[in-house]
Amino acid sequence: MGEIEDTPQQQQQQQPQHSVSKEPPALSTPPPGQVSLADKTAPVEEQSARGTLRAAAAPYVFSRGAAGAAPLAALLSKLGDAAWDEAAHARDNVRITRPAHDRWGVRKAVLVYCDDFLKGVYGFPWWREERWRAAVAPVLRVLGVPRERVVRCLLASMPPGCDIPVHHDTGYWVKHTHRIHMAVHTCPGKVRFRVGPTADAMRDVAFAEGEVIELNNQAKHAVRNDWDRHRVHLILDYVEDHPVRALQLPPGARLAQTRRSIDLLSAAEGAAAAAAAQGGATAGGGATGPAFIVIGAQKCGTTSMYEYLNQHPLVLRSRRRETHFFDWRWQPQLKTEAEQQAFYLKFFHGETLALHPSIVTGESTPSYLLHFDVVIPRLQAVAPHAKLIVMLRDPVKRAYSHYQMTVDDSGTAAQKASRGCSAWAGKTFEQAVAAELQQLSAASVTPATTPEEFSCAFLPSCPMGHGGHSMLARGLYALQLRPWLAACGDGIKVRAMFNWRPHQYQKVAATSDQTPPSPFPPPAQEAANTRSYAPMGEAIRQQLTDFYAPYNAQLAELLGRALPWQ
Ligand SMILES: Nc1ncnc2c1ncn2[C@@H]1O[C@H](COP(=O)(O)OS(=O)(=O)O)[C@@H](OP(=O)(O)O)[C@H]1O
Repeated sequence: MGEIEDTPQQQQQQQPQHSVSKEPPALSTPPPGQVSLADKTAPVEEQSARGTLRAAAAPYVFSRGAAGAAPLAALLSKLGDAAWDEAAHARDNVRITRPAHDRWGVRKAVLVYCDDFLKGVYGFPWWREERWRAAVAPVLRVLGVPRERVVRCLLASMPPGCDIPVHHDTGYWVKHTHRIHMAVHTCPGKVRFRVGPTADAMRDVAFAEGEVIELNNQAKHAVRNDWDRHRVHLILDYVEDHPVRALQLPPGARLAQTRRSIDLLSAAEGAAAAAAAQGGATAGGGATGPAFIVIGAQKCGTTSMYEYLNQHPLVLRSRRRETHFFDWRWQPQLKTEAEQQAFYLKFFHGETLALHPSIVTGESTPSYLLHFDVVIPRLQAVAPHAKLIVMLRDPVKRAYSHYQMTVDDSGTAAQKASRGCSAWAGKTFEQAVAAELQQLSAASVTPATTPEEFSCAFLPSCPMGHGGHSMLARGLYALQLRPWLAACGDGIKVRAMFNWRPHQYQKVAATSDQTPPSPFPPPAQEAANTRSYAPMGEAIRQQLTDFYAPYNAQLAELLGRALPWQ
């Protein structure tokens, strides 16, 4: 039910804001009209603060016409308590959990429900029954909406004394749906439904029984039932032209739910059992494998990318951020791909993922990009469906950041070892650069070098197992990207890091079928894994800029676009 979609945390913070006045509240009657989805792109309060709220959006509730409550009232009366009985739903319909409903004692009878990201629209068995079809049909007629566009439909019975605090609905679905209420049993004046742009500016709205009312559920609203009977509303959401994947649930079907996802448990249970039998894996790199892998480049914001993606409600973090499975944790003693895969999938929460196929996972190992020669064939064999994400940054800045990481003396011995802290100890940046220029020259690495030559002449000298090497080589992006692009084509997404905003990360990930369908601005947007250090000297900056110039030109050609750092 839309009016109680907020998180428990939000609800705790919200205090009921009803006055104790004995005067009956002045009721405003919803004018005829309908809510434009253009007025639902963001919470109304936010639109108002930004000055983008259209005057026509007020008063946030409109009458779509009268359908009459009699058919639904008659059906509910016939069913009596069975309409709301959870056991009856579990047996004859489908039982669904709505944590806020349950906490407040709001009873519900669900006919259609979708997950928060509109990935699946579940038609409940009662939705297909003639008696329910007939009872809901007048409402759909008034709306002029076919059944196929309904993504949520339920009856909510609010007990006397129930108080739903001020909130607006949240989730991807909200901005893509029209929210309809029709009172079946109510008592204007005793049931107070308040709506407004902010908590302080809400007005009491009259919901007459049988009147089909559209609510902009991005506006603030609150309900209190001071009547001595249950208030019963039909609550329905429909899409205009958003594609929906309809799934018909059989009676007694069981759902696996998280706050933002819904999956069919019986199907998921089979996958979970298979995953458990294989030690957390599903054959063929299926649902429990990573949907995305950030493969590099080191020091290019890969940690931020991983963290932002993990904030998406449909992403579950891996057990370890940098698995390093495809470079130095590869298990040569395991002879089959299935065995390697089973080992790899232990880095992820396989059984949880199998139970919730809507949820995806991923990892971030920034050294994969560099070690393309060993990593590509392994990755293609074990995780062929993963979307690969490459972050790039001005290679001059990347090199300096890399150097600063290795000379940073903070952290545990193990952390220092994995950063490669001994690599350039005692050397200035200039000396470390000079040493690697010599190493590259000895390996005959030039702008004309091919990836194959690079992998034969240079990469074998790079120790896997720590990050303290290839300070300049890791910035030869085109050399590393070419084999990845040749092997993975569209499966790879390259993002240059330059003045990007964190929410753009989500757009990158959203290109995969498996990853979440919509950009989801991560709540925490600060950069991860940052370090403060003195600016680079001008002479070495110029030297490195000149060194990278021909390699950058190759990268721009490869990507078909100008580089943001040039
Ligand atoms: N959002 C955002 N905007 C700008 N810069 C950012 C952002 N997120 C991470 N960073 C910078 O990226 C550097 C860390 O990169 P990685 O996380 O890939 O490093 S690592 O390879 O995992 O060690 C590190 O660079 P330095 O601070 O120069 O070392 C971070 O500051």
